[in-house]
Amino acid sequence: MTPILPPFPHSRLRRLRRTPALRDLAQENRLSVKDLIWPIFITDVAGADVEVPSMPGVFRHTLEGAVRAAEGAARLGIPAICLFPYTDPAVKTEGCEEAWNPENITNRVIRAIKAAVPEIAIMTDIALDPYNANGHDGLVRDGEIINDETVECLVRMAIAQADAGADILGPSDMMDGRIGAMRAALEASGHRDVTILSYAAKYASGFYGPFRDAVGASGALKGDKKTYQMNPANADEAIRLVARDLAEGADMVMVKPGMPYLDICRRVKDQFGVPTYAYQVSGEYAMAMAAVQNGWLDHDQIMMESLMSFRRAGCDGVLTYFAPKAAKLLANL
Ligand SMILES: NCc1[nH]cc(CCC(=O)O)c1CC(=O)O
Repeated sequence: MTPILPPFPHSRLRRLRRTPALRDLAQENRLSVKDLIWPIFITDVAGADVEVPSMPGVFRHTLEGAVRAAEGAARLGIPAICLFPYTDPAVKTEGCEEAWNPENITNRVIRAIKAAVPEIAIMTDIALDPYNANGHDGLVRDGEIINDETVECLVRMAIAQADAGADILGPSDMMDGRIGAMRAALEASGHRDVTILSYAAKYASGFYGPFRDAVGASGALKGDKKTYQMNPANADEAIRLVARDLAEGADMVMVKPGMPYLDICRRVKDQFGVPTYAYQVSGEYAMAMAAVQNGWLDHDQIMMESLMSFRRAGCDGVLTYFAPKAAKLLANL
């Protein structure tokens, strides 16, 4: 695009910024409540809903609390909720068997929300870390995260979640070949319409710390995730990963974290034109809230500005812990 710009004073770019009405007319991107996916933490460990210390305003919900959260989200018009389990350390094993237990907390919450709030889409997380004694997303043998056997576990997990009624499966593990394996298993088990939102370009990021506290994986994790998550220095590799996951049967793709990777969002959207999402992760939320609590930044303004940045970068939507607060603001509640 080549802008046609007559010389000053014929061109005065401030004309279109003069009044709110003119600014509205000239606005290029919009944020709607329909662009939001709300990640929530669930647990059957504690009795009451407890706040995550590094994420002010974010709670670990009991099953009943999760149903109430889903009802609230649906009332606000939020189209989807995404479940992340905090599991009792006692059920974590090296083999991660709890991950595909039909009665695990995720699968019970899926069924409870489906019964109470059928209109909200339920997204899940597919990775072994909440169930793994060593905190990794995959099975560990001799200090290595083993790919192919992990994929078999992930497929079991995916089918258990689809059986429970999940609408959107979110593989966040970064193993090779998992999307194709899941898609084949979903087709074979009659789950033809279950969608996959692949965490296609997921970076080995320092911004996940508060999340690992929230799901109780920090204490367990030995080492880092650099042999499966991406090097933050890479961008072409993100394009290869997105191409690969789409070719294997992903319906939608995600870039994660969000704000430090807006360049990747833009490239993915331009190159593939598929439904593209960003995850504004726990560390981004914690960082914003810490500054707000210090009185250094304005909560509502930075929340809306950061969410708009994803739309401007080409994202169709964003997973954000701000979802209910942003939804209320968008509805002027
Ligand atoms: N499967 C792990 C997973 N799924 C979502 C997040 C991070 C989300 C966030 O930080 O908000 C992580 C953390 C990690 O990879 O260690």
